[in-house]
Amino acid sequence: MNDLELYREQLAMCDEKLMDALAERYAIVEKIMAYKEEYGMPILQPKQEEKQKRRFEDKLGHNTYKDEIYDVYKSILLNSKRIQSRKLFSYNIVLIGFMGAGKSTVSEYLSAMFAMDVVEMDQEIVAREEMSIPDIFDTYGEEYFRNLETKLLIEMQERKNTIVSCGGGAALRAENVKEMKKNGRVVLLTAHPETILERVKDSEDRPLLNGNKNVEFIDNLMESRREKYEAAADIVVHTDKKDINTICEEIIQKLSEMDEKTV
Ligand SMILES: Nc1ncnc2c1ncn2[C@@H]1O[C@H](COP(=O)(O)OP(=O)(O)OP(=O)(O)O)[C@@H](O)[C@H]1O
Ligand SMILES: O=C(O)C1=C[C@@H](O)[C@@H](O)[C@H](O)C1
Ligand SMILES: [Mg+2]
Repeated sequence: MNDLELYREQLAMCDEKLMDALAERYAIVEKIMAYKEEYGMPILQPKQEEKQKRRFEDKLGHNTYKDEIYDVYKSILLNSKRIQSRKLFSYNIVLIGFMGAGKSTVSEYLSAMFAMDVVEMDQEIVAREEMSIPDIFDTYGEEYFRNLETKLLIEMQERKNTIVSCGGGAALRAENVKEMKKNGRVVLLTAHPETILERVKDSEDRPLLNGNKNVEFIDNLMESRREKYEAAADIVVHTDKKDINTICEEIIQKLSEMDEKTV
């Protein structure tokens, strides 16, 4: 065997070691999940993730291939998250609720924690139509917009393990709710009108609230929608005075309880 053949053989052996180490690593990830479940521990532990990363960085030190190794490490972590989320959620998570209830915030956080795809329905419709939502309403009417929502929700059935962040009015149409539930669990986020006002008061992005930024208006609109939101929901999570990690943990726990009941 010449030197080149020898190096190639060594390289192949390195790849095998990597393969074995990764398989071992991912099996440990599954064990950690099972342990947390058995002892009723929180699934989300962002501080632990940070600790693990710091430990890796310290160990990496000034390694010649620091950047390249770190790049691979990030991809390993991403895939760990995918393993967890596929195990936890074999369905789409469909977030509904009033403007400012936190649908986009929750989507972003869950997506970062579990490497899940997010579909922001409003954004997707705006991109496809190349028009803002108020312009779609003005030009074609609300019925046309609701039909686009229904079509998009039907498309979501080709996916799983995706977070669907709905427009504030999407769950008001019975047909939409039917489509959401075909392969999704519907999570209703709620907050008191005072909390909503506090969260949205500095933004001009919500046409329905512009010129109506007061508790009375929000309360009335919320009340008029409450029954439909609640009827659509598989689980309800109240978000007042809770931080994003607490809210997401509650969502995960309630979804898991639902799984236990349906087995
Ligand atoms: N739990 C929370 N605590 C404090 N602030 C929050 C919380 N959840 C969301 N917010 C803040 O409230 C604002 C509205 O949240 P977000 O955009 O996620 O709501 P939304 O339900 O997606 O609203 P919309 O229906 O208009 O899209 C944001 O500025 C966000 O940072
Ligand atoms: O609450 C609503 O009815 C709406 C909320 C937004 O997300 C948009 O989907 C649209 O402006 C309608
Ligand atoms: Mg949003």
